[in-house]
Amino acid sequence: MAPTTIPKHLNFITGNANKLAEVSAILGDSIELRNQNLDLVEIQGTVEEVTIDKCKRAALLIQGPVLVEDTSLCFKAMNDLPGPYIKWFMLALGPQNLHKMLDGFDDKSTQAVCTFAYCEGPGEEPIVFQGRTDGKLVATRGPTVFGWDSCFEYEGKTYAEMDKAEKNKISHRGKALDKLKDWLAGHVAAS
Ligand SMILES: O=c1nc[nH]c2c1ncn2[C@H]1C[C@H](O)[C@@H](COP(=O)(O)OP(=O)(O)OP(=O)(O)O)O1
Ligand SMILES: [Mg+2]
Repeated sequence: MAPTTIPKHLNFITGNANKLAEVSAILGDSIELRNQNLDLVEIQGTVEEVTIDKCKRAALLIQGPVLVEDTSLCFKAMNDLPGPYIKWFMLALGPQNLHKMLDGFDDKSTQAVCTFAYCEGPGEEPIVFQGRTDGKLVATRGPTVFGWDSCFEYEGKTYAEMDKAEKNKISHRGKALDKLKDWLAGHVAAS
């Protein structure tokens, strides 16, 4: 069920400073953004299951409204793995070696998926906002500042080769936040 009260601010629970910077830039002054860094257990499952579970855990810990986000990188040749487990592959391989995961495959098609979940508090059902961007996995090009940005190519450029505004316009995160912004706008108007 949709929440009945309008969120005056969003409490974005993340330990990832790069995510926070992008979310802050994309939301701009549409709503006040706050941040808390909680070490949340991430279960196994689909990206939606992982994000919803993360959201419920965060709401329980905070005892209030929370926004969380989980990012997946899905290789078509691997039937969408690593998906939500990309973090562990990134940690193990680094941006220099990530592309080697698809060395044995001709199809380098890769989808970046960003899934936000907002929940009003403990016991409330999270609402999900998802964005997907299609690209391909390539050998690292550009600065290795943020995760697999240098390994994900979209229309000839890796995310790392784009400036921030350019990435945010077409990114999985930008698309997911467009839906969140629409929801916030509709929500305010309807109240
Ligand atoms: O736009 C992105 N461009 C490049 N890399 C990215 C992006 N977005 C997330 N990433 C990386 C971070 C982590 O290695 C994995 C997602 O894992 P994920 O659990 O969602 O992130 P996290 O644990 O760093 O932060 P959080 O505290 O919000 O869970 O992909
Ligand atoms: Mg995480």
